[in-house]
Amino acid sequence: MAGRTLLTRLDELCNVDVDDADIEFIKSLPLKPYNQTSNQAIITQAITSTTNRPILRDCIKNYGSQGWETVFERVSVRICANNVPLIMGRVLIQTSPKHIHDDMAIVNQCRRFAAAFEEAGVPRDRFAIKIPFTGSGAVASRTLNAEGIRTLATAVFCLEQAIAASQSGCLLISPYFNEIAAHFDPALRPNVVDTALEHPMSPRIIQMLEAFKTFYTETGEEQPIMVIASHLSPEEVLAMAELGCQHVTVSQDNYRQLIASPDESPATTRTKPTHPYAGLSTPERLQSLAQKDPLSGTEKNGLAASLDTDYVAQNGKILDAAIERDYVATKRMNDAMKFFTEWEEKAKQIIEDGISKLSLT
Ligand SMILES: O=C(CO)[C@@H](O)[C@H](O)[C@H](O)[C@H](O)COP(=O)(O)O
Repeated sequence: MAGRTLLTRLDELCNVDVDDADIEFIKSLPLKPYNQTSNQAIITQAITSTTNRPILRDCIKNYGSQGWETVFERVSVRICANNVPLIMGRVLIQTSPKHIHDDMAIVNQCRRFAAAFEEAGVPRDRFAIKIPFTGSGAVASRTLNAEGIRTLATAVFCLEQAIAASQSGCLLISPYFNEIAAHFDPALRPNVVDTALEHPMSPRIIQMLEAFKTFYTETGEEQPIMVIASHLSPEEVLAMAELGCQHVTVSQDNYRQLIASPDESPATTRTKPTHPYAGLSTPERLQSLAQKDPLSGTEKNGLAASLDTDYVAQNGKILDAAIERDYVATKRMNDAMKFFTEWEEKAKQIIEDGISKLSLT
């Protein structure tokens, strides 16, 4: 069929989210994304765009006296609130990497985000908050989801984090398919031909999906919806559908490549799942991945996670210990938090410069 692109194909297989907050980019897309995800890097880039300059100026004027963090929170909410009419589901913003080991600081920041969304006229079913998933992140998520502020478990690298996301009632979950460092260092990019079968993160994704399927079947309770992030190519994005994910979040760069690539494969024989787990079954050719963990070194059996352990217990200590035992999860979490801290520092500088200029006028 003329005009079919890889994005057309992806849209037939998965709910497609946008991992960007740039309103002009979202408006330019040939489809209406489902959710809009973001993080400190995405928001800081958005606040420096010409379109959002008036929002930044306004927030500095109204909240500058309360310090840069209040301005950053308010500006993030305003930028995402403007995207609500352009998407079908929820806009998402992320809590500060500073708070990852302080559950009450996470809860308080989320409550401030929720109040700001309410003021901006965004109802609770049109936003969610992304929480880096440490033990404290899981404890905070349990409190927040119980009070109706829905959360997404982000920076997820191991099965124990996924089990804890289910146990704390998260609405969504974002495992990173690649580590952040791989975006900057080509040597860290997996060199595979068959992404779904050979990528070293695929087994962990299959194990997370199967855990959610088991929980859903046994309890009938909704499980966190997979919104995998951090892909290095359109092929990786498309592989999420084969792994069995109902959603995927796609960066600007991957959207551009999906749109520019004609779909030359035979027509799709599947449709997107109407429920994330009810009809889920791992394709036969991927079933062996449930028993493998190429990311785990000799120091840890990567298949040691237990569906019966309460990882949120002891104020999140059980989950933190599981992450610490897993070299890959620990390194990737640390790298991700360093990356978000650097972007948050950039935002702080921009906002503090704006506050100083305003006090001079
Ligand atoms: O976790 C989510 C979506 O929920 C993403 O926003 C996630 O933070 C990003 O995809 C990763 O940090 C990677 O960012 P990038 O290097 O692909 O821009």
